[in-house]
Amino acid sequence: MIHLHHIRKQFGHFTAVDDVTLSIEKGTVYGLLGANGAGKTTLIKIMCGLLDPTSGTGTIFGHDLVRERNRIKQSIGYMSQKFSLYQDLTVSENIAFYARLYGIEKPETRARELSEQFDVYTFKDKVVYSLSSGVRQRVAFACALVHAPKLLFLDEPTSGVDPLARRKVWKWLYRLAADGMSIVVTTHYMDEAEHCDRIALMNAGRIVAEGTLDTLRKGLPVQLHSLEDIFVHVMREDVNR
Ligand SMILES: Nc1ncnc2c1ncn2[C@@H]1O[C@H](COP(=O)(O)OP(=O)(O)OP(=O)(O)O)[C@@H](O)[C@H]1O
Repeated sequence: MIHLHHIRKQFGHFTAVDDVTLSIEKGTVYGLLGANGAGKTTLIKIMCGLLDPTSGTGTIFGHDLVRERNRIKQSIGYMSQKFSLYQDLTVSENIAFYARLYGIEKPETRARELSEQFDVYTFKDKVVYSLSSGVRQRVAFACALVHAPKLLFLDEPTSGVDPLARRKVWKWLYRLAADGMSIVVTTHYMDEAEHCDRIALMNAGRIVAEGTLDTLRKGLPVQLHSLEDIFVHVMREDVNR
């Protein structure tokens, strides 16, 4: 479904994504894990067609990452770290706005459906800036899913929300995945990444380890159980290379 070959992104002389080659299969919940500045957001933005790679090639659903980005955009949803909501619009207006952008026939009906699905219907007439970050996050979720994408990119969907809200988000993600959606998610939380089908560990723009939690464990010369220990080990090895 996603195939990236030697993707590189430079900002001036700085390399934010460095020679990333990666394949993600359909139906996977795929975690990108890395420290601040590792290049996760840049990589997601390249996959979403929001940034051009400096070099390298890639396809999503068989479409070229750069030349066919408009075709790709119809099949993907993206929730950025900043949630990209219109602060002065209500919950319903935000969702309906995104529905119109995607040419959905009955935007208000779709807004109602999604606000019920993501437990924000009671806030439907509230302007977004008056809401808690947990509710805003759920509205952003609804907006990203307004056109029923086959592939969803989430950039730190749970940062700044409480543990209960985090758990709820992951419940939804599993449900969406069970219904056939593929999901690429960045997170800082090890416990969340542990629940992904596959995980890529990123450092300084590169993928330094990739696989299921089990294959990551087996790939190490030492016996480590938790993803946190694996992460620390892999990062140390990479720094000392
Ligand atoms: N437009 C830009 N111009 C210059 N440098 C940039 C730009 N966007 C990102 N960078 C740099 O590229 C590096 C990778 O940034 P990126 O946001 O992809 O990392 P990240 O892994 O998502 O980090 P975080 O977890 O903090 O969001 C950082 O050093 C960042 O400062």
